[in-house]
Amino acid sequence: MTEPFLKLRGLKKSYRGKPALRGIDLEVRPNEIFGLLGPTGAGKSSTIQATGGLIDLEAGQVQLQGRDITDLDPACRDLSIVFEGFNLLPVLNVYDNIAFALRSPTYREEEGEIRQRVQHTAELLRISQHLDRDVATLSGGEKQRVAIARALVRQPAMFLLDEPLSALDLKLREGLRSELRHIHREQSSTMLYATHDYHGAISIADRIGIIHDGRIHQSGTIEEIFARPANALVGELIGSPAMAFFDADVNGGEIRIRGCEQILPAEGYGLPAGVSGAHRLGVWPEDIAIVAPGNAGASPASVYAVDNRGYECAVQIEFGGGVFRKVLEDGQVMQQGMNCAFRVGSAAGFLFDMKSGARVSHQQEEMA
Ligand SMILES: Nc1ncnc2c1ncn2[C@@H]1O[C@H](COP(=O)(O)OP(=O)(O)OP(=O)(O)O)[C@@H](O)[C@H]1O
Repeated sequence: MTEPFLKLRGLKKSYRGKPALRGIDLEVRPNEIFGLLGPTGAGKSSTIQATGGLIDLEAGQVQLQGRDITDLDPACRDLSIVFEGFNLLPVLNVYDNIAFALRSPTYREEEGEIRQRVQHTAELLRISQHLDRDVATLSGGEKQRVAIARALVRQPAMFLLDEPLSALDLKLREGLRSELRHIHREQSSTMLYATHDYHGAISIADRIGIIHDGRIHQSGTIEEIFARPANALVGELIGSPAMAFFDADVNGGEIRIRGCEQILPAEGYGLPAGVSGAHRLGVWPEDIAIVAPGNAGASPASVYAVDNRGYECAVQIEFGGGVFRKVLEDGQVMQQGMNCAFRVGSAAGFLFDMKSGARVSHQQEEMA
């Protein structure tokens, strides 16, 4: 097992007595892009800032390449940070903004070397034609390229990116995301990439950490997380649409979904002996089939809303026990208000504890 490039252990931070980081544990491997995915207020920026040394921690340790850097000055950490708000210097033109990091007391380089590195980085980010422009005259997308160039030019040990693309429109975001991946491949750099954008995270990251309320709930490849979500919250935060949840009762080898006619065999759920009673059943929408009303073994439902996105169509399905969202299969057409039925794939889904949300199913294989 390779040693982690960045290791965060038990990071704790409160602002005015309110905990923002409650013990962040995270490992980023060498040369990977690690996506830190979580909703607003989850603690993404605080994690990035703690790693970069921009905030004081109450507890925990930051290790970079096996070295404890927790108390090291930010300028000595060999990390580059890209923020959402660009952080460009308005009085300098594009060239000098990019060169700025190389002229600091810590990284003072020869002007010839600076020119070569600025020009190479500008080419990588396709901003060579803007080098003599005032940054105030640039568009948002161009500004973000300059901000990324400024971080890249230093060739640090690692990049920390805090929502670097969220101020851009969809097309620019997609373009810059693939350029970041290209740069990452070319320079074999290690990146910690914080975002609230699920699609953005899975399209750029090699592995993902799900953060919520100051804790990392699960880390792994997106496939690993889908295959075994650690808890119900993870199911709520990933997927498109996210996991569908049902109130379910486990009894005598059967799982009964409240408000549904379908009964699922508990076999295949890997439940420890003695598990019974009320649980949350979480099912990825891809494992739920929408069928015609009256279909044998399916539960009656109706189409509450239709969201036609052109390339796909998502529907919100309402039934006696609640609602869930799902992208329709190719060729399937549904209208708002229509009656339908649905069937959960047998042995598809996960059972979660009602109170803690922890996954109680699929335990046996993990103990084996
Ligand atoms: N300087 C601060 N003063 C007071 N509270 C803060 C400060 N910085 C962050 N917080 C609070 O700490 C919690 C975590 O904030 P943080 O910015 O790390 O989350 P985030 O996941 O990056 O959110 P966002 O996606 O909205 O930027 C939030 O509740 C936030 O309001």
